[in-house]
Amino acid sequence: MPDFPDLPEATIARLPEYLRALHHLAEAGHETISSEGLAAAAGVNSAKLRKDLSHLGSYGTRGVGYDIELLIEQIQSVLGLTEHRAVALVGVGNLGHALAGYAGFGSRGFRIAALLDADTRRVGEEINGLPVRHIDELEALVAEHAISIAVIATPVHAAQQVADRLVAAGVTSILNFAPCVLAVPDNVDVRKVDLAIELQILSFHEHRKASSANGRAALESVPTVTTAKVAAAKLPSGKKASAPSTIRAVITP
Ligand SMILES: NC(=O)c1ccc[n+]([C@@H]2O[C@H](COP(=O)([O-])OP(=O)(O)OC[C@H]3O[C@@H](n4cnc5c(N)ncnc54)[C@H](O)[C@@H]3O)[C@@H](O)[C@H]2O)c1
Repeated sequence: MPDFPDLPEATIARLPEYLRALHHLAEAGHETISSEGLAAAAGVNSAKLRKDLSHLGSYGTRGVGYDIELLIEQIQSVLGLTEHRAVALVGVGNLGHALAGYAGFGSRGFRIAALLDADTRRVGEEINGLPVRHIDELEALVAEHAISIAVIATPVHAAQQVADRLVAAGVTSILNFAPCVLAVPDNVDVRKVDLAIELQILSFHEHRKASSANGRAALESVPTVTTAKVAAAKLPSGKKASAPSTIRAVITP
């Protein structure tokens, strides 16, 4: 494998899905997996999966498939998950509490090393054994734990100012839960999580399903004309039946 493969963004986004599926397969006692099996477990198409893994120099063995442990190591290495990364969480309100209390980060390569909040009433509260510290300690904690990734779960009005402080302290990756766009220097990566946007996308799909169902219902209200009837409906002069009947006949299974 090249030292650091130049991967398309879409491939990077799918690697964690493959990793999760591979961990499940390993836990279930599997040692190898075909590309079709892994694609199905990760919920992607197998040609796409083979292409993605070929960027890592992983082609599997014909008739055997991919060695699961080896592939886990390769993906973890590319994603930089071979060491537990220290993460700071800023804003320990409703959402921050839930994130801080989530036990699943550890097994996925992350350790929450600092919990920070501006509200002095929250300072000192322990979540999973880690005390909430005042935001004024941000710079010291980032340096102490070599934190390069931070999560922002503050209200929108505080998010940019928190991001600026994080960046000045040396943080270079931010996961932003506040529903706003952050301005950051080019060397800083920001990913945004907005459940409302995800719901709006699902709303679009619901809207589309409803309108195609309405479309079908409207077509079904047109008197049924089968292909045979269309053929029979040819006018004696040889002219074809009217367009609506023809269309209906085409879509009738
Ligand atoms: N991405 C999503 O899907 C999603 C879902 C729910 C909420 N949110 C967003 O997440 C954020 C948090 O939501 P919540 O319901 O937990 O709010 P919350 O009010 O319960 O918590 C916000 C916390 O941030 C702290 N805070 C405020 N200013 C700060 C600052 N300058 N520095 C450090 N801490 C500061 C507050 O003291 C509070 O504890 C909001 O922006 C909300 O819109 C996003």
